Amino acid sequence: MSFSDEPIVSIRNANIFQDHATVLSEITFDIGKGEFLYLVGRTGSGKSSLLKTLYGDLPLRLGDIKVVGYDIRGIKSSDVPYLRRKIGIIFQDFELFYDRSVAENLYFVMKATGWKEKSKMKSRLAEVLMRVGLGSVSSKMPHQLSGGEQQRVVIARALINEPQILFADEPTGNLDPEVSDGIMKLFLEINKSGTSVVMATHNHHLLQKFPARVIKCEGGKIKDSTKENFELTGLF
Ligand SMILES: Nc1ncnc2c1ncn2[C@@H]1O[C@H](COP(=O)(O)OP(=O)(O)OP(=O)(O)O)[C@@H](O)[C@H]1O
Repeated sequence: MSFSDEPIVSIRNANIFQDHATVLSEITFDIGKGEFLYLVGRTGSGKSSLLKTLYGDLPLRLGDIKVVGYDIRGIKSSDVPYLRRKIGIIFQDFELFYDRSVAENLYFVMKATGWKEKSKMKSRLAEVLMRVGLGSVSSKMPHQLSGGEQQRVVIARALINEPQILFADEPTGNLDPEVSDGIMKLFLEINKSGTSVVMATHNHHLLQKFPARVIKCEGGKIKDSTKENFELTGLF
């Protein structure tokens, strides 16, 4: 696959903090348009902190990060919603509203991101549910769906505004292997159509079955599988 010259994420000498502790220091790498990337490393190595910094949930104090054209260092809190409209975020624990139907969950995000016309919202709802392989679930409550189906709803929600990049933090963490494979294939399909995907995972099996670029967080630094001296052993 060829990527355009302009990266969708560029990270230069960035330090990632939690409170006053440095979690990752002096990290530098790019993510190309349409690229698929795994983020791996042991528990506490900084994967979530890095993702949170990329989507504007943790402040960046040192170094430079650009995500879909936004400078993350010093980004105004009033600009964060605009950044979030260009990206999609997916967590392990589904974070759906369990007292609202699937449609209401998705409409909630549409309204919050400026959608107004009922007919357009309705057709977008059908479109994204179809996209994630869910047909007639819009009137169901989340608890009426399996874990894999709920995760598909979350992915549909992340796709509503046609994001340029998806950040997924352990999206298969709570799912059994077969269902995980299905979710992974969905991410690959979405990626094939041009959306970049960054997936933090502990799932070694996925890396072996669906190989892609790997960024490993270790000892406060990152290692990149596209660079030299990268070992695929001891990743987790
Ligand atoms: N909200 C927080 N406040 C303070 N420190 C935190 C917070 N969240 C995480 N940390 C610390 O930051 C470091 C990196 O944690 P992080 O959650 O980024 O790791 P991770 O690689 O995503 O781990 P896991 O695989 O368990 O999700 C750890 O030392 C952790 O204890």
